[in-house]
This record gives sequence, structure tokens and C-alpha cells, in this order.
Amino acid sequence: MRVDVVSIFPEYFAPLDLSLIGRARASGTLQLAVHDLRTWTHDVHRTVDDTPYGGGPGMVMRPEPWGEALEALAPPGGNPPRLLVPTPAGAPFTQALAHELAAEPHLLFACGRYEGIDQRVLEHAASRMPVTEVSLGDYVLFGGEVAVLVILEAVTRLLPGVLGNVGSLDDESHAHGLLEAPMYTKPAVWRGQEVPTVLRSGDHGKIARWRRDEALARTVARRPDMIAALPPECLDPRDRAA
Ligand SMILES: Oc1ccccc1-c1ccno1
Repeated sequence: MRVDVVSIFPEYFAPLDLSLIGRARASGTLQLAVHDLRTWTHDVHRTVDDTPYGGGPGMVMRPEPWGEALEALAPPGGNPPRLLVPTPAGAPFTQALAHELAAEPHLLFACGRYEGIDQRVLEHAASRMPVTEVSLGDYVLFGGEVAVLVILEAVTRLLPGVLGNVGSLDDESHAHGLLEAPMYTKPAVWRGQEVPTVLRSGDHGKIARWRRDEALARTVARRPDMIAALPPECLDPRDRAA
């Protein structure tokens, strides 16, 4: 997978040389390039923002540098990337979208700052490539860089060969529409608290059932919205009686 990121703070992405993402880049699974938006400015002050039409506080990112950056990184006529624009006004970023993005050959991230990017940039881009405005949640950040780091980690870990133990994707939170069950490791007793006996029973059927029940209970308690979204067949008949 090829990933291009455009930002006025490219140094935000230094952490992407670390850990599993760093290994994915070294192995060639992930080809990542970070670009400074100011590369596509032509004035002495390398200006990227201006005051908003209609008034109001703050500044808006000018369309000209973005237009040139997106044309440089997604040249007309080539296979277009999918443009991801983190914004508080975007669609929720979910594990399902992470899986969708992990199947894309080329992602292009536009990191907005200030009050956002002139909307015409996204409208013009949409005439040439798929554009997804995405939100991490109902809160406001200084800019899109942190959101891109989160999205990149969620997507990269789904790429083939990145996670050593592929099985760990099977039962993690959101893998089957539920939150994951509590996890334990040695010692069996720690500060007087004992690991649930069933987990040390060796009975894999009982262990699987316990973990599913715990996952369901956690989801009901913490994320009832996820329960409402579960397809009926996901709820065991015994659970329906509950
Ligand atoms: O608050 C933001 C500012 C710029 C770009 C993205 C965001 C954001 C907030 C939540 N998800 O994304």
C-alpha cells in the first residue's frame, strides 16, 4: 500500500518510523511519504491560509496550494488514490472503514488546520478521485495530523504480514461487533485477586463461551449502541432469552 500525507507539520509523522509501522515500511508492505504543503506555495511567506469569506474567527486554508499538491500526488490520468480528509464534520472512523481502507492500493491524506480547508478543494478533488471526510469522534483537535496517525495505525495493522500473530485480529474489540473480553496473564493470583478459574480449566469450549459472555456483558454495559447494531443471528438463542 502506498500512502501520501500532506501537512504543514510533516514532523508530526516522525513516530511512523517506529515499531510495527516502521517495520511495515522497511519490509515494503507500506510505502509512506509525508509532504509539506508549503512546497506548493510560491510567495515569500509561503502562505497557506487566509480570512474566511462571510467573516468569523480564525483562518481557512487557501485552495491554491492544496490544488497543486493534490494534482502533484494524484496526477490526472493515473489511477486515482482515495483522498482521506480528517475533519470534525466527517463520517465516523470505524473498524469497518479501517478494513475498507486496508484494501486500497493508494491512500492520500490531507491534514487540515485552522478552521479547515476551502471546501472547493474537496469538491474539485471529488471530480477526480474518491473523497472521504472522516472524524475520529465528537471532539475538536488542532489539526488532522493526530487523526491521520490514528487512522494509519488502525489500517496498517490490518495489512498482511504486519501483525505477527494474525489470530489476534480475530477476537479484538469490534472484530465481531462486540468489545473484547477481559484478558489475564500470570501470576494466577495477584494482590489477592485470582484469575477467573474457567480460564485455567483447559476447557476451550467453556473458555470460548465465558469470553463471549463477558464480551456481550461489557458491550451492553459500555456500548449499548453496538448491541442495537448487531445482526440478530449474532445473539445466541440463550442470550435472546436474557
Ligand atoms: O478537530 C479536527 C481538526 C482538524 C482535523 C480533524 C479534526 C477531527 C476531530 C475529530 N476527528 O477529526
